[in-house]
Amino acid sequence: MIAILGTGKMGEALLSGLVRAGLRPHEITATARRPERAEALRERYGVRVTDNAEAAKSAETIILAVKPQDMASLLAEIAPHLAAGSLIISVAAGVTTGFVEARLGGEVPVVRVMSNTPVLVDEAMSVISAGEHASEAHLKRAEDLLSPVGKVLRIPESQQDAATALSGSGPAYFFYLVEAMVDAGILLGMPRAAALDMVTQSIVGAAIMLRDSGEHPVILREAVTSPGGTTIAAIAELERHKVRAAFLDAIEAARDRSRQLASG
Ligand SMILES: NC(=O)C1=CN([C@@H]2O[C@H](COP(=O)(O)OP(=O)(O)OC[C@H]3O[C@@H](n4cnc5c(N)ncnc54)[C@H](O)[C@@H]3O)[C@@H](O)[C@H]2O)C=CC1
Ligand SMILES: O=C(O)[C@@H]1CCC=N1
Repeated sequence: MIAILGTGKMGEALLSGLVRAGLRPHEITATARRPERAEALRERYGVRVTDNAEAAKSAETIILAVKPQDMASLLAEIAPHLAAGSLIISVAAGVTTGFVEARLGGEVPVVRVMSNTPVLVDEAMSVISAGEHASEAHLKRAEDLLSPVGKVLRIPESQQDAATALSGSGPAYFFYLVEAMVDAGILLGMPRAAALDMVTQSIVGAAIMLRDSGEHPVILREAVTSPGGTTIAAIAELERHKVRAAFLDAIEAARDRSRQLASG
């Protein structure tokens, strides 16, 4: 039995991925704070939705998907109810395995995960790190759960906040870029729907080339950048506006925010 505690955007994305990967609804228990949310989850997925204590009691794997700010109270709520040997998987940004271990007591195995919303299309990037009491078998269990919904990479826990900034938040940066490029299309007089189509297909094509060609992004960009042509005119403006420096600062800020989150 797998329990997902706090089934909001990320919890539901993981729940839907587990169902697509072939887990039966009766093998999953979810929890939600609001009754109407619980009802929606029951209807959508046919899973059992109970309270946190009940879900924690009966699960071998417990996925914690509440906001970092709600983690301490959730851990206090479930600590007395954990079955011996249950694996705790936390997907919360910033929350360390040490934070979870200290609040659950005993030698509880904890795996920290940072995934992202492309879980919804089985293209997640999930990075995982073992806590003090998590064994190879526990890491493997986390990998088995996450690999049907995307790529999984093991990283040292010291890199989790950086990974949160890069791939956890990463999809948002691309959506933001698409918004900006569509606005540029509007500025040039393009109909909105056509602009969105052009930009979306360009980003999908570029992403697939990047993933499947094995080429470095610089080589792929240079292939688009004709001497004296249009692309270099655009790149010159991006450089003038220090867009690369903005990305460095932005992702560093996300990393710093991840570090702060567990303390509220
Ligand atoms: N949204 C994203 O792209 C990603 C989110 N995360 C992490 O996932 C976690 C959840 O984030 P979101 O899904 O975006 O937030 P959200 O607000 O959509 O989901 C959190 C859910 O937990 C519920 N909740 C809070 N306390 C609860 C409790 N005691 N018992 C049961 N349910 C409770 C809330 O009602 C809410 O539905 C966060 O820790 C975040 O850092 C990680 C990777 C990506
Ligand atoms: O914005 C956040 O805090 C969460 C963590 C990574 C993506 N979304």
